[in-house]
Amino acid sequence: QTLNSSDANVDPVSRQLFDYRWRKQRPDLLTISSGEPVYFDQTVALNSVLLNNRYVVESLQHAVNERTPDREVFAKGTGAHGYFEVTNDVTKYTKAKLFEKVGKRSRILVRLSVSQGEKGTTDLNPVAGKGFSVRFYTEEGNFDLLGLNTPVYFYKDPTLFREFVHAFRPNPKTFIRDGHTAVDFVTFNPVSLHTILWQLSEYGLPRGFRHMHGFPCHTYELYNEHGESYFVKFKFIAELGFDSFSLLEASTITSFDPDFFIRDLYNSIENKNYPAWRFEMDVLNTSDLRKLKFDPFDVARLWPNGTYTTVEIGRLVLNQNVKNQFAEVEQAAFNPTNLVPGIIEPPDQLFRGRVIAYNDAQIHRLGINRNKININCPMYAKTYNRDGIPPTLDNEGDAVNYYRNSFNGPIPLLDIARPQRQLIIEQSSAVDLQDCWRFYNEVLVTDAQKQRLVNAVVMVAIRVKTTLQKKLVRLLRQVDPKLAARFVATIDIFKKTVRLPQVVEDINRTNPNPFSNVTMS
Ligand code: HEM
Repeated sequence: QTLNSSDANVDPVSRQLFDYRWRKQRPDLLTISSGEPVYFDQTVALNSVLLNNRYVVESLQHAVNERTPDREVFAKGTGAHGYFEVTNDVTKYTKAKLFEKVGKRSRILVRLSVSQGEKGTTDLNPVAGKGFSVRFYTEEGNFDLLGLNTPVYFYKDPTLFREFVHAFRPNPKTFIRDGHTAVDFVTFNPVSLHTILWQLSEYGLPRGFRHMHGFPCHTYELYNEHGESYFVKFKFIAELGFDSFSLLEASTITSFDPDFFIRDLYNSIENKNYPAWRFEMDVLNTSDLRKLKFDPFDVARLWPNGTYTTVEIGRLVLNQNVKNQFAEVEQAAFNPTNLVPGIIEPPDQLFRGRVIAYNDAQIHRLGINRNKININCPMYAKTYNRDGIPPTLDNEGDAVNYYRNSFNGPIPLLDIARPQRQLIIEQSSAVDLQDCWRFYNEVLVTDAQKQRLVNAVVMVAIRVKTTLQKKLVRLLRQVDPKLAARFVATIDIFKKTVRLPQVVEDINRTNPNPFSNVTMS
C-alpha cells in the first residue's frame, strides 16, 4: 500500500507498476474488445452459462492466440527510444538527408539482443553473440543498421546461415545444447573461427548493453550530391567505454538475474543516466579500393590498420524506455535492406542472402503489412500496395492503386547522383587464419586475456569426444601452436579437476559448482 513511485529502495524496473498506479489515480471502466462494458457478474464464470459470457469467451480466445513467432535468431532482447544528432559534417561522403547538417536530430529506435537461445535465455551466456540494431526514422524512409558486438561476422557465404544456426541450437533428440555440433561446425568451417574467438573472449561478454560497441560489419557504399562514392564500415562506440564481465561474474549474476542487461538498460534510462554511443565510420575511397591487397567486403575479416580513415558522424542517445515491449520491440522489423538515398546496399553475397531472409522472416512473423505496424511506420511512405491481413491503416484511401497512371499517383525519385553501375565483386572461399593469429597475439594483449579466452573455449569443448577435441587442436595449431598448447594444458586441468554431473546423484551438495577447483577469470 505504501510503495509508490518515490520509494528509494526499489529500482525503476521493480517499481514500474506502482508508478503506473500513482499516475492513474483511479481505474478506467473495463470493456471487452468491442467496447461493451463488462458487467461485474461476468468476471466470475462459475454457476453461469459460459457461452453467454462474452468476457470469459474473449479472454480464453485471446489468451490462446496471443503468441506470435519469435525471431528466428536474436529472439531475446529489449529496446529503447532516443535521438541521433549529427556532430560532424559528412556531406562530402553522403547526400543522405539524415546527415545533412551538424546539429540535426532524428528519432531512433535501438534494439539490443542476444543471438542464441530462446526468449527466456540468459543475457550473460558467454558463448552467445549480442545484437545491436538501430533504426533512424528519416524523411527519406527508415534507415536500419543491424550489427553485432564484434567487428566481424562468422562467415561470408549465406549458405552457412542454416548450418550455423542448427549447429549451435539444442540437439533435436535430447533438446540439449551439444558442444559436439558446435566444435564440429567450426572445424568444418574454419572461416567462423575468427568471430568465435572474438565472441568467446572478454569482447563477447560486455558488462551490460551500455558498455557494448556495435558493428554492422558489412561495407556500405556512400555517394554524395556529385555522385562520388566512398566505401565505409559503420560502428557505434559506447561512450562509457567497453567493459566486460568475467566468466565467474557472468555465471553468478545469471543465477539470480538472467535479465540483468535488460534491467541495467531500463534502470539507467529511468535514472536519467542515458546510454550513448559515438557513431563513426571507417572510410576507404574509390582509388584506395583499387590498390587494396585484401577483400574489403569480407565480413569475416578486419580491415588492416593503416588502410582506412575513421570519420566521426554523430551521437546516439537513448533517453526513453518503451511503454510496451510487444508493440514497440517485439513487433519491430529491423531490416538491413531499409536504406536511404546516399547509402547503397553492400555488394557482398552475405548481404544478398540477407535481402531474401529478413523480408521472408518478417512476413512470417508479422504479416505482409509489417511496415504499417506503428513502430515500423516510416515518416513518409506512399505505395501501390493494398489490402492484406491488418493493419492496413487507411489502405491509401481513395488514391489510384496501380503504376503508371494518369491520375497523379506517386511517382519515383530521379536521383542523378546515384551511381548507375552495379558493383560486382569476386569473393574467394579460401580461409586465411592470419586474422585469428592477430586476434590472439595482438588484440588480446595480456596473459590473463588469452587464458580467459581459452577457458571459455574449454567450457564449450569439455564434454566433447576426444576425436573432435583433437580436430579442434589441429585447427588451433594452424592458427598458433601456442594457442593450441594453452588449450591442451587447460583442458587437461579441467579434466582432472572438474567432474560434471550427469545425473542428480552426481551433484556434490556441499559444493555444487563443478568448476570451483579451477581458476576462472
Ligand atoms: C546470411 C546471413 C544472415 C541471415 C540469413 C540473417 C537472418 C536473420 C533473421 C531471419 C533475423 C530475424 C529477423 C526478424 O524476424 O525480425 C535476423 C535478425 C538479426 N540479425 Fe541477421 N542474418 C544474417 C546475417 C547477419 C549479420 C551479418 C548481422 C550483423 C552484422 C546480423 C545481425 C542481426 C541482428 C542484430 C538481428 C536482430 C534484429 C532485431 O533486433 O530485431 N545478421 N537475422
